[in-house]
Amino acid sequence: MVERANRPSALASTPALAPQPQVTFSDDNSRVTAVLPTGESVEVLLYGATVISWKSGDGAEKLWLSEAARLDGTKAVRGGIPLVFPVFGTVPNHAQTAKLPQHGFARTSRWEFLGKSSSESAPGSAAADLSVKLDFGLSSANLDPSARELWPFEFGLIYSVLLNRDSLTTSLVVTNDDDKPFDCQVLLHTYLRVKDITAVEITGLADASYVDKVDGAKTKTQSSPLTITGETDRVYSPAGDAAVIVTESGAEIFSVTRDNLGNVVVWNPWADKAAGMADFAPNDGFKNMVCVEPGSVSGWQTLEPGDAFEGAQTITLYS
Ligand SMILES: O=P(O)(O)OC[C@H]1O[C@@H](O)[C@H](O)[C@@H](O)[C@@H]1O
Repeated sequence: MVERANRPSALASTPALAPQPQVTFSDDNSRVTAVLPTGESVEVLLYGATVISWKSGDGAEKLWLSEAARLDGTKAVRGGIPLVFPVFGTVPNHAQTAKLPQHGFARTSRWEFLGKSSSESAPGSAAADLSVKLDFGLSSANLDPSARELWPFEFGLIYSVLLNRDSLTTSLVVTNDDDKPFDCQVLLHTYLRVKDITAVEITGLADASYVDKVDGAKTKTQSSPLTITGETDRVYSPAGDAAVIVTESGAEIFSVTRDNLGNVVVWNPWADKAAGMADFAPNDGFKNMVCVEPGSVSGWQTLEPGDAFEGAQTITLYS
């Protein structure tokens, strides 16, 4: 019998494998966090499937979150990326959604975490190529009965949050699981963090028509890059799907691209409105944020039984 120890060992002659770079991940039943090996991270609250943090590899936060935001599930989160569904604002003359609270119930419902997938299993993947996708679900079956009463349709929502080294993509799929059609609107209410709102310019909306909600809902046309110098609340309907670029002090900081979402809302409450919101802190926090919100809100998506609607945004960072 040949002694095992005397055999040439295949293992001994194989060079040690370099450890595979890994995505770090945690799920504490109220929020899900994922960190790429290069340091980029995303944090999603199950309440509203609200993205509450997105950091670049150097640890810099890219989203604005109010210091007074409630994260305990008692109020929609002020900051991050709340999800607006099935109504944008309130639409009292639209019978199906008239009873719903402002911006609907998706942002105030507890979502289910469906799972994660990452590119780390691909053979030979380098740390720099890694990405992670987190999936969340909400359906009429797990909706709070009070919300169900206000909008009595069978539906399914899948929300996916994809973190790459230099971008964040969030996409929503709505399905009609009912035997009758329903109307809906969706919006990704993204609070982008800036250093100084007075140094911000937003391009990519040139010639777009918009409804100016702070000027009697008049319809206007954007003639030059948008600067924010006071309360701003506009619903843009750009003709094409050009990226919206946010620059600060002349440097591009964010590019926001849309997939199948025809509107962009730009919102900044400015001093007085911010002071009037109990969950907006600090009071001068409006200087450090601008909401650029891709959505489908100027009309209705009417979904027939079995139909689905999908829309997405990708926010890319400039290095
Ligand atoms: O205070 P809420 O419900 O989060 O809404 C914030 C803002 O959301 C924006 O999308 C709307 O255009 C604004 O009119 C609204 O004020």
